[in-house]
Amino acid sequence: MLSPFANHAEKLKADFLPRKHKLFINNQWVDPVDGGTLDVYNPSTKQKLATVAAGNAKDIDLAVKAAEKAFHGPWSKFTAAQRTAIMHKLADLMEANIDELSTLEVMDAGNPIMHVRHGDIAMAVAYLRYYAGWTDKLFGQVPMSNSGPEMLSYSTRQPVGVAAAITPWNAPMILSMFKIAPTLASGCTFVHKPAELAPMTALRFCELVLEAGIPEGVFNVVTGTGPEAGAPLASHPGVAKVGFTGSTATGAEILRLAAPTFKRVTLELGGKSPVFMFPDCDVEAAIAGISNGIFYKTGQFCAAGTRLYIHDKIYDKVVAGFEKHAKAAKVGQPLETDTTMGPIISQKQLDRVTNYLQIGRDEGGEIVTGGNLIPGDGYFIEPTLIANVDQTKTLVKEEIFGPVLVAQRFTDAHDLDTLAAWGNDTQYGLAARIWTTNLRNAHGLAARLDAGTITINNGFLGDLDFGGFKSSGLGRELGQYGIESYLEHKSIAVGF
Ligand SMILES: NC(=O)C1=CN([C@@H]2O[C@H](COP(=O)(O)OP(=O)(O)OC[C@H]3O[C@@H](n4cnc5c(N)ncnc54)[C@H](OP(=O)(O)O)[C@@H]3O)[C@@H](O)[C@H]2O)C=CC1
Ligand SMILES: CCCCCC/C=C/C(=O)O
Repeated sequence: MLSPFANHAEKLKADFLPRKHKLFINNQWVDPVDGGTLDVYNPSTKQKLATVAAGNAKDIDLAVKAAEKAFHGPWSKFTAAQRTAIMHKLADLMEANIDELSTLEVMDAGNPIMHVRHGDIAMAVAYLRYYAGWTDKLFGQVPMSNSGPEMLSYSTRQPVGVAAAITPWNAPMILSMFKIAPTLASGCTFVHKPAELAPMTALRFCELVLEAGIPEGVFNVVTGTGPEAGAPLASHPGVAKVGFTGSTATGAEILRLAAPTFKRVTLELGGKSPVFMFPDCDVEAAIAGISNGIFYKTGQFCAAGTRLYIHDKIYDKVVAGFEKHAKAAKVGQPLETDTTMGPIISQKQLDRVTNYLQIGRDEGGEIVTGGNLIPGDGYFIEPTLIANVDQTKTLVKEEIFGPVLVAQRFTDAHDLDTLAAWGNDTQYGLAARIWTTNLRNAHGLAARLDAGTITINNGFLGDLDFGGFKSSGLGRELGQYGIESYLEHKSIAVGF
C-alpha cells in the first residue's frame, strides 16, 4: 500500500534533502568556517538522506555571539504579548507543514509516521502554544515587609541570557521543543546543536523561524558532532543555560564543561523504568500499555517501562498477552501508516541491543519472544521479552535503549517496601508505572518510588513536568518548572 505520506517523501527527496545544508546563524544560512560536512542516513533503508554542515568551536562562537547580541537587541524590547504572538505564528506554521515535518522526521529518525504525526510533532506544537501562554505569567513577589513601612521589597524575574540546547536522535523535534518553547517564552535566545544522526527537522524548523519573523540572532542552529560542536557550546562563556537530553555519561560531561562558568544546567538522561502489575489491574489494558510502551520509538525512549514486576497470579497471562502483541506488531517501514515499530537508529545502536541480548542469554535469561534481527533494508529487530531474570542481572540494571523487556514475578508475600526497593535498585529514577485498581497499592507504591514521573493505569507520560531522580538527570522540563531554569530571580529592596 502506498503511504499517504509518500508524496511528501518524494517532494523532500527532490527539493529539501539534496540541498547543501548550512548552519543557521543570525537568520542567515552560512557555511561552516572550516567547511566540514557530515552525511545523514535513513535508518529504515540505510540510504544516505542528506549531507549537513559539520560545525565546530569557531561556528559555535559565531552563533553564541549572534545570540548574545540578539539578547540585548530588539528581542529584549518585545513585550510578553509580542512573544506570545510570534510563538503562535510559529506554531501555526508548524501545523501548516505538519505532514511534511513529520515525514522528514520519520526519514531521519525512523519512528512510525502515525506516532510522529499525531504524537511527537502534534505535541511539539501543543508545547509551543502552552509556553506561549506563560510569557505574561512570570510573576515576581511582593512580601509583607519584615522592616515595617520603611521598606518595600519585591522580586522580579528576567531571562538568563543565551540558552543552549543539545539534543538526541530518538525524538528530535519534541525534545528540541522542550527547550525552544521556554526559551522563547522567557525572552532568552537560543543556540541548538542537534544530534548528528538526526538533524534534519531542526534545519527545516529554521525556515519556519524565518517565516515567523523571529528577529535575527534569537534562534541559531549549528549541526555537528558532540565533541566538535556540542562540547564548545556546553562550555562557551557566553552561554547562560544548557538544556541537554541524552546519555547519562554525556550528561556528566556537560555538567563538567558548564561548571567553570556556573551555567544553569538541566539534564534529562537515561532510565530503566519499572512497571508493577498487580493482580487486580485491568490486565488487557496493562498488556497494551507495556506493549505500546516498548514499541514506541523501538524502545529508544528514556522513560520506557522496561523492567516488569508481574504478580504471580497474572504472570502467565501477561507474558502470553505481550507475546501476542509482539507477534502481531508490524515492524517495518515507518512511513507506512500501519507500522507499529520502526528501526533502531544505527548499526552502532543495533549492536548495543544485540550485545545486551547476548549478555541476557549468557546470564541465564529465557527469551520468551523476539530476540532476532529482522532481515531487510534497515536496522530492524523483533520486540523481545526476557524472563528468568532477577535483580542481580545486567539486563535488569542497565539501559538497553531497544525494544527489550525483562520480566520478574512477585507474590502476596512481597510488601510495598520490597517492591519499591526493587524499583529503586538502579542508578536511574526517571519514570515508573503502576497497574492496579487498589488505591493503597497505587499511592503507597508511588510514594515509595524514587522516580520523576509515575503513571498509574497509564503507560505513557503525564501532563506535568518531566525529568528524573538520581542519574536520570537534573531539573525538570515542561510545565511551570520547565521555564524556571530560563529565568533569574532578582530581589529589590527599596528604603523610604
Ligand atoms: N535520554 C534520552 O532520551 C537518550 C538517551 N540516550 C542513551 O545514550 C546512549 C548513546 O547514545 P548517544 O547518541 O551516544 O547519546 P549522547 O548522549 O552521546 O548524545 C546526545 C547529544 O549529545 C551530544 N554529545 C555527545 N558527546 C558530547 C560532548 N562531549 N559534549 C557535548 N555534546 C555531546 C550528541 O552529539 P552527537 O549526535 O554528535 O553524538 C547528541 O547531540 C543510548 O544508547 C541511550 O542509552 C541516547 C539518546 C537519547
Ligand atoms: C508525544 C510525547 C513524546 C515525548 C517523547 C519524550 C522523549 C523523551 C526521551 O526519550 O528522552
